Amino acid sequence: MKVGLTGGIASGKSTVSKYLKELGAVIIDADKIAHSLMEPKKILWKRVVKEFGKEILLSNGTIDRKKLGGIIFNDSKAKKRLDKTTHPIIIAKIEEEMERLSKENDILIVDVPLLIEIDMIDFFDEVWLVYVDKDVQIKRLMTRDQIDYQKAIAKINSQMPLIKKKEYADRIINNNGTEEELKFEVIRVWQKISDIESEFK
Ligand SMILES: CC(C)(COP(=O)(O)OP(=O)(O)OC[C@H]1O[C@@H](n2cnc3c(N)ncnc32)[C@H](O)[C@@H]1O)[C@@H](O)C(=O)NCCC(=O)NCCS
Ligand SMILES: Nc1ncnc2c1ncn2[C@@H]1O[C@H](COP(=O)(O)OP(=O)(O)OP(=O)(O)O)[C@@H](O)[C@H]1O
Repeated sequence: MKVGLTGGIASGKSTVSKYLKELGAVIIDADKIAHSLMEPKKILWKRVVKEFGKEILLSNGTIDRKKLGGIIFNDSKAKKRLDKTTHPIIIAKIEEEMERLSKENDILIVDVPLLIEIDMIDFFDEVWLVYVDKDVQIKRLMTRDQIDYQKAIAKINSQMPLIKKKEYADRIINNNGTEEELKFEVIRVWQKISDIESEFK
């Protein structure tokens, strides 16, 4: 079974992935794929530098993520340029990883923050949405990234509203509560799909 795990920024995808990993799940992390492809001289590094110029590089040649984030989260045209430059390659890499890992794993979890925005729904048997209310999302994002309200809102508003993502989800993991409650919810869902999977074996 291929599960697409998504949500909004700071909704709790990585925390859910952490709990799933503790339960033995195999996870593909789109953010990690994007990060590695954007290392110096890698394919996305070359494309992004070509698109945005060397001024988005730090002195050590790595991409200044803070600066690039500052550009795209405040300018939707720049975000479209970055997405056009990066998403086809990221999607191809995710597909490659899914192909490789689905051979030896009955259940595969793919954590894709922009799963719905980049139209990957049909890649999966189920789409799981990690949902939080907007005020909770803002608070957690501000705390985690140590940014102010304006910056947090800009990042959140650059994505499809979480409430709208609910329409596309097969399962909704509500993360408005404590991490403990989230952990129990993850265990419950994992148990459910493991039972489904073993029925079809
Ligand atoms: C904009 C960048 C430089 C910010 O880097 P930073 O280290 O601050 O954040 P990080 O990469 O860990 O992403 C954190 C979260 O930001 C959100 N986010 C990332 N990229 C985007 C984007 N293009 N549009 C909207 N939200 C995004 C996601 O919720 C992600 O989980 C970086 O996110 C990036 O290179 N994004 C382009 C690649 C991409 O689209 N990744 C998402 C793949 S689904
Ligand atoms: N139920 C919870 N209670 C309190 N804090 C939480 C809860 N769930 C997650 N957090 C915290 O909120 C922040 C965002 O969670 P996390 O990083 O898992 O979100 P994410 O969806 O992976 O974010 P991103 O889109 O940036 O990758 C983290 O600091 C995390 O520790």
